[in-house]
Amino acid sequence: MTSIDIRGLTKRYGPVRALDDLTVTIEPGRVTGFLGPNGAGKTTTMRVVLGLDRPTSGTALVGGRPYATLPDPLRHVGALLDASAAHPARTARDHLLTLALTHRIPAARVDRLLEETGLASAARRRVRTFSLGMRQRLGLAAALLGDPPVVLLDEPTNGLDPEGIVHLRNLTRRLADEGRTVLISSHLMGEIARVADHLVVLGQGRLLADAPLDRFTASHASLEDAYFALTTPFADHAAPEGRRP
Ligand SMILES: Nc1ncnc2c1ncn2[C@@H]1O[C@H](COP(=O)(O)OP(=O)(O)OP(=O)(O)O)[C@@H](O)[C@H]1O
Repeated sequence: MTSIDIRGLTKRYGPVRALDDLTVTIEPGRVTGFLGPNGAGKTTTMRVVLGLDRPTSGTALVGGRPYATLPDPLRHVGALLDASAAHPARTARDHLLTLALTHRIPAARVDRLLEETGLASAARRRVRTFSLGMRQRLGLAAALLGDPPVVLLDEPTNGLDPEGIVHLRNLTRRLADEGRTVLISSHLMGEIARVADHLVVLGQGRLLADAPLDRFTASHASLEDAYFALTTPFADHAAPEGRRP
């Protein structure tokens, strides 16, 4: 069982404090919804966990280790961060095969994931011809390639059609039920209310909530209501540090 342990994480971009002493553990065996207004620091958190950004201070560990020290990273952490990460001139299948080769993952698994993500008939098309939703599906296939115990999905529903959204919902449930750690950021409250067991909410780089979904929504009519009650004071993503709540 692999958790993500974030301790005292601060990330500054010049004058912007994207993360401000964030401490939280993302536990295995459940879907954790990652919420917060635009600019709250969700993507930055995921980027630091993946070693794509260096923290100003603090640590982010996966299974007790920094991501950069993991021997076969795709087998430990799968991530869908940026739907345009695949090379546009490559076919979808070649993109996945290239990733698979680096980790000795058989081509049969590439084909299975193309099938599972609904891309089998587009597998030999170049990524530049893909719609946003198709790119998201490809990103999802890439994230799952190494059968990782930890999955990070940054706004994975963007561009997905209704069938894709249902597939993603069932997939995240299954991954969590298998004991994996699933962190999914989204602005779609209805979707998070359906898939998440637990919520982590950020506002201006700080932890606002870390609670089971049912406890978070307990005294509110809906997740959306509970979310607004908590985050409205933090929704001014352009506020200079001196004017922060
Ligand atoms: N490379 C960068 N250079 C400068 N500032 C950055 C950079 N990346 C992020 N930021 C800033 O850090 C803050 C947090 O951004 P981040 O993308 O992590 O937020 P987010 O919660 O993912 O937002 P969204 O919901 O809009 O995707 C924002 O103020 C953003 O402008």
